[in-house]
Amino acid sequence: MISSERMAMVDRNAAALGVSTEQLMESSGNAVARAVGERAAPDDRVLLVCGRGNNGGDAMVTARFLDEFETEALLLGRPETIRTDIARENWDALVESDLPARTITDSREFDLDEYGPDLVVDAMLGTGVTGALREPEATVARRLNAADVPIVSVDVPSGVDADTGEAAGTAVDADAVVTFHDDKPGLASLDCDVTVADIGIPDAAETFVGPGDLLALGRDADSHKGDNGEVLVVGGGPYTGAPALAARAALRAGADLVRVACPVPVAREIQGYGPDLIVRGFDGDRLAPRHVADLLDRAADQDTAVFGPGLGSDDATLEAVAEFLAGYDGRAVVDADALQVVPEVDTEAELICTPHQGELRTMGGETARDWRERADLVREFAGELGHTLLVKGRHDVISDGAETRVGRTGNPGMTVGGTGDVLAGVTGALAAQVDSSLQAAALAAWANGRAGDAAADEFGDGLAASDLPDRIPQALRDEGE
Ligand SMILES: NC(=O)C1=CN([C@@H]2O[C@H](COP(=O)(O)OP(=O)(O)OC[C@H]3O[C@@H](n4cnc5c(N)ncnc54)[C@H](O)[C@@H]3O)[C@@H](O)[C@H]2O)[C@@H](O)CC1
Ligand SMILES: [K+]
Repeated sequence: MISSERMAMVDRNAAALGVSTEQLMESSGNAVARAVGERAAPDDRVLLVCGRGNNGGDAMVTARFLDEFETEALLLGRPETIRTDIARENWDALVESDLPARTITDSREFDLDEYGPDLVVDAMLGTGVTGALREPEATVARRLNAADVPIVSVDVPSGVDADTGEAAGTAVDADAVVTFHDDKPGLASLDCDVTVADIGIPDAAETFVGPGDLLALGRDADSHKGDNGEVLVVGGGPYTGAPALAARAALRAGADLVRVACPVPVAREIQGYGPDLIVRGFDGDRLAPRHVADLLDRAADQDTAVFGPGLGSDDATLEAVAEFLAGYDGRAVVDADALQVVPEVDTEAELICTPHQGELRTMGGETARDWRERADLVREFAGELGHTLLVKGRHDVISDGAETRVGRTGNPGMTVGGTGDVLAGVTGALAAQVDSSLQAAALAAWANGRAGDAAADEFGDGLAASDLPDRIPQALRDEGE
C-alpha cells in the first residue's frame, strides 16, 4: 500500500535516478491498454475520457496502444489548458498521428450515445483530485454511471480519494481499476476489480532517500505541528562546541526558534558565537538529576528536544537523561552518550536515536558490513526498542521497525568530529516540521550527507563539521532533474 503523498515522492525519486515521469506515463498507459485488451472484443468501441492532468495523460498514451479497437480519446477542456508538459505532448502526439481525438469544454456537449462505447476508460482525475468533482467532470461522471457500459478507471476512479476511498461528491463508479506501482489504501473499500500494474519504478526510488522526500517539507500546511518548529538542544559539559553545532544546524534546517540548555560555563562560551541562539545555562559543569524538572518544563513548550551533543557520560548525567526521558512525552532526538540509557528507559516519548555503529552495539543492537543486512538488523532492533533509529555509516540506515530507508549521501571526510552533532540538530529541526519521525530522520541523514558533499567539494578530506550547517539550506532544496 502506498499513500498519494509517498507516491509523489517515489515518482520524483525515480526521476532523480533517471527514470522520468514521461517513461512512467508510457508504462502506465501501456498497462491500461493491456487491461482494456483483456476486457474488450475485437472491433469494440472504446472511449477514453481524459482530464487535463497526468491521469488524462496516461489514457492519451493508452490510445496509441489500442488501434485494433475503434478507439476515441475525448479531452475535457481545451488542449491549451492541459496542466503538464508530458500530458500535452501525449495529446499533441495523438492529434499529429491523426488518431481519433476530440475535445469538449462544456458538459452539455457530452452525449454518450453519440460515441456508443462498449467500454469506457475513465482518466479524468487521479491522485491530483481535491474536493468534489467540478464541471464538466461531475456531469460526465454521472452520465457514465447512468449508462450500462463497463468502466475501467485509470489509477483511481475519478473523484475518489486514493488514500481514503471516499468521494466529496459524485465519483465514477468503476468496474475495474488499473492502479500503478502499488495498491492504494482507498481502493479496498470500493466494489471493483483492482489490478496493480508494475510501471518500472526501481526499488531504489523507495529505499534510498532522494529529492522526492523533500515533498514532506511544507507540502500540506495542515500536517504541520507548529509553523516551523521550536527546538530545545540539551548538551554541553565536557564539550562546548557540540551543542552550538547542533543548534546552528537546527536553525539552518528551518527551525524558527532554537534554545540551548547547557552548563553555565558552556553557555557563556556559546553566547560568544553570536546572537542567533537563545542560550540558558544551568548551574554546575555537567547535567545532573537536579536540573531535570526545569528541563521538562522548558521542553514542554517545544516541538522537539535534542539530547546528547557534548553531554559526556558521567553517571549523574546519564541518570538525568534517563529521568528526563521517563518524564517526557514529546518527540526527542537522542545522540551520543545519552543513547545508552534508551534501551532501559520506560518513556512515552517518541524518540529518534542517531547512533553510529559502535553506539548501536552499546545499545544492544547488531550491525553488519553489508548495508542490506544491516538494514534488516536495524529494522528488527528499532521494532524491539519501539523508537526510530538512524544508524550512521557509509549507508545511513533509518527505520522505525516497519519502514526502512537508506541514505547514501556523504563522504569519508565526514568522519571528522562534530558532523554527528550537526546531524542531531538537523534531525531535531526536521522532526519539528514533518509529521513522521521516520521521514524526518531520513531527510536529515540525506541533507546532512549532501551538506558534507558540498563541503568536500571545497575542502576535500579537510572539511570541518562547522562547514556543514551553512550548507544545509541548499542541501534541503531540490535542484531539479
Ligand atoms: N505519480 C506517479 O508516479 C505517476 C502518476 N501518473 C498519473 O498521474 C496521476 C496524477 O496526475 P496529476 O497530479 O496531474 O493529477 P490529476 O490528473 O489527478 O488531476 C489533474 C488536475 O485536475 C484538477 N482538479 C483537482 N481536483 C479537481 C476536481 N475536484 N474537479 C475537477 N478538477 C480537479 C487539478 O488542477 C489537478 O491538478 C496519477 O493518478 C496517475 O494516473 C502516471 O502518469 C505515471 C506515474
Ligand atoms: K481516473
